[in-house]
Amino acid sequence: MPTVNKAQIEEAVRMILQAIGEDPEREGLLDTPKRVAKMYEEVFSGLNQDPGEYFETIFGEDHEELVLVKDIPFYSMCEHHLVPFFGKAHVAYLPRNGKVTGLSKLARAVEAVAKRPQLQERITSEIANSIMDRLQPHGVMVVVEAEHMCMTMRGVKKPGSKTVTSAVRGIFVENAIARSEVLSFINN
Ligand SMILES: Nc1nc2c(ncn2[C@@H]2O[C@H](COP(=O)(O)OP(=O)(O)OP(=O)(O)O)[C@@H](O)[C@H]2O)c(=O)[nH]1
Ligand SMILES: [Zn+2]
Repeated sequence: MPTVNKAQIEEAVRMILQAIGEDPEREGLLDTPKRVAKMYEEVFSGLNQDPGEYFETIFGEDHEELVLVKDIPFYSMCEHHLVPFFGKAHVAYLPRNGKVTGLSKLARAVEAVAKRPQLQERITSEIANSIMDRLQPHGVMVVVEAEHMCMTMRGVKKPGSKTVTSAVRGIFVENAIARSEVLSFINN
């Protein structure tokens, strides 16, 4: 199912090109509105995806200990400036009642929430909430580290600066030892 109205994006991009004083009819720019529309369809494809749907794949595995998928690369679009921010997500959970999901599904959930106009904080909490809702684990911990192009190529211009956000749910909230175990694996 298409997530975006490509004809409308093409029209808008033509207008932006005109507004910056460019000629949308010059050869190099002729196909640009179409390319941008296709790109937006791709980078915003998460808008019609529910990250929780991936957690329908459940293995009744008797493992109630840590599962951590770390260094999941992602690209997203800052909702304030519509420029990229990108980095890595680390997703950990402690399964309960045999509700162990496929490892790739954790990465798919990251993709689904990243491919939207986003805030880093919201990416972090949406991943944690969808795992809590669907798998009802003992706890979830999500850590996201990212570089925001809106802080590096423009504005305050601080290339190399990184933003780290975390979302902590369930047992990880009260249990500092469980939290630090996850952090030590992430930083290893
Ligand atoms: N909390 C949060 N802020 C973000 C994120 N991405 C971008 N921002 C910030 O959003 C803010 C928008 O601030 P505004 O003052 O409305 O916009 P601006 O004039 O373009 O701000 P500057 O970037 O400071 O030039 C900036 O401080 C950005 O750094 C994010 O994922 N989370
Ligand atoms: Zn921004």
